[in-house]
Amino acid sequence: MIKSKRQQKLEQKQLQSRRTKSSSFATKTPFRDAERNFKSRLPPPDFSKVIDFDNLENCLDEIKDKVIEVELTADLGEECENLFGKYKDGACIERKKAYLFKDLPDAQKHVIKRCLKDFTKHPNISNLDTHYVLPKQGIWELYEKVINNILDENDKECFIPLKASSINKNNDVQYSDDGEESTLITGPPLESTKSTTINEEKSDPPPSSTVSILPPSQLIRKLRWITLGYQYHWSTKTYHFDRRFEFPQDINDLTTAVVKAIDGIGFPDGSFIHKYDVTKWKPEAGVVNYYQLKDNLMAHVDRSEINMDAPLISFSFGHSCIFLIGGTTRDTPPFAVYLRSGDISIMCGPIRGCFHGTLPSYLTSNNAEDPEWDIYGDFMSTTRINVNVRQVF
Ligand SMILES: O=C(O)CCC(=O)C(=O)O
Ligand SMILES: [Fe+2]
Repeated sequence: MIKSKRQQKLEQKQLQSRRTKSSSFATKTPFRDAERNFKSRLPPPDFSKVIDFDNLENCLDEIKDKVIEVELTADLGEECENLFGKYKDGACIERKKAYLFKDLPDAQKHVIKRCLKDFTKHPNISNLDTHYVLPKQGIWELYEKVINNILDENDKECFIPLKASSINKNNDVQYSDDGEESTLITGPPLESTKSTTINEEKSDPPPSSTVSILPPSQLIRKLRWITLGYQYHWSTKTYHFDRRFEFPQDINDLTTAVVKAIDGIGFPDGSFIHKYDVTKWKPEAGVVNYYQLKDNLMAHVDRSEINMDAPLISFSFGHSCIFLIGGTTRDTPPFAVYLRSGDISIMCGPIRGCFHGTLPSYLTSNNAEDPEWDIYGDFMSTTRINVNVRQVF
């Protein structure tokens, strides 16, 4: 049978489309399916199986059956009074379970302020540093001056120059400056990372020549992460062992209290008991993630640390998210959990090496009225902050 050119073209197109479909089927995993569900706009995501610690009694039985309530070994309020608040009658039970500084908004505000105002300053490195020459006072203080009308965005002081040089025209790094959602993808480290790359010189990523000059009020919304302690080299997924800044004492105290509180917790049948001697705990590196409403963090495992026995401790502030936590491959269907402001997630034991990621949850955060808090509250009304802390050695 002789086929017309048009027919041949159509058949080729159909074949191509079948090939694409089958190759995307090859990358289809239960983890990807879950990500797709929560990213979907039409049809809307199915939230029916999300574990909601604020509303556990109304969760499906199959969800409730997967959750074990554990008693913490220490009371966080007693361990770290300035951040978890003073011990109050009745509050003890709350803090001895998995629900932590929920009713202590001042403690949350303290950490949020630190993340926005202090940790965004040099020497800590942020995603913006790759592309912009950030001001000494830090991007947040400049933004505050604009919002408080101390500075006009046309003022010279508000001009944040680009780092891009003409040498680099064809060597763009991935950076979204189009106001759309951005995805930070972290994955397994390169092979034999631990032994070979400790002392290697690690070059900084080149600035992009396509990002635009932006006023502080827009640039602050592009802030995606900063690193604390040992700075992280994202492209090799290893630490800069020669670039280490002092780790903030308050975050150190917060995590130390958590490490103490979780020592000895585990499954009632004894099949897993978490043990980590608090005197060995050294918070050496941290990532502060700043998520705008549609941002997500794709499935990854954090395995850049030489010490994988120490827990990874992670705090959520502001907007809630869906946290997916699966197994050691993407083939394990993940659990989905709401993380709300004040929640602490801990990855320890067998979970430390598991795939996880975050997706927007479309739940709002609650912001108390407080004039001192205005600018922060406004920013946090579209933001989620995550502070995660690791021991490297
Ligand atoms: O945002 C979160 O809760 C998780 C962040 C995370 O997994 C990471 O930075 O490695
Ligand atoms: Fe992670």
